[in-house]
Amino acid sequence: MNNIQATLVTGKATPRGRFPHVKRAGDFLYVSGTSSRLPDNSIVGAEADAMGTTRLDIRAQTRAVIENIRDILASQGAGLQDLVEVSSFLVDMNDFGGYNEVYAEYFDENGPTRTTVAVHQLPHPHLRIEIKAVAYKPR
Ligand SMILES: O=C(O)C/C=C/C(=O)C(=O)O
Repeated sequence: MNNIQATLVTGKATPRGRFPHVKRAGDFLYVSGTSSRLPDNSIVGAEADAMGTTRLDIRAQTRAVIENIRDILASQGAGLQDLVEVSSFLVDMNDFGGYNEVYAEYFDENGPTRTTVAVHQLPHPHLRIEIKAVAYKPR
């Protein structure tokens, strides 16, 4: 059996390009960059008021991103406990505190290695965070 397998996960937001949510390569699972976007393309942690003023919430977005990754891993019989590496992309390091606070609800020093960087933009103006991840989950 081919030990490399790409999966589009039913029930998760459709990727905005031609790539899978997750790809198994041997014992490892590679999760594509994931945002807080929902299947209806709304974004958790992004609200606009009647005046069109947008409120972006890094805590809500971080939680939704991690839970989206959890769901993607679950489709492969894996979980957040199987993550070995996380790469986080913020658009503003002023969000680092809120992001870190929510991150610590899910992971500690026994969790995945982590790298956090700030980037100029993410693929939607309402996104404050995106995370890509690698898990180790032998079949
Ligand atoms: O899918 C999203 O909402 C955000 C992530 C997008 C990418 O990383 C990408 O399109 O490559």
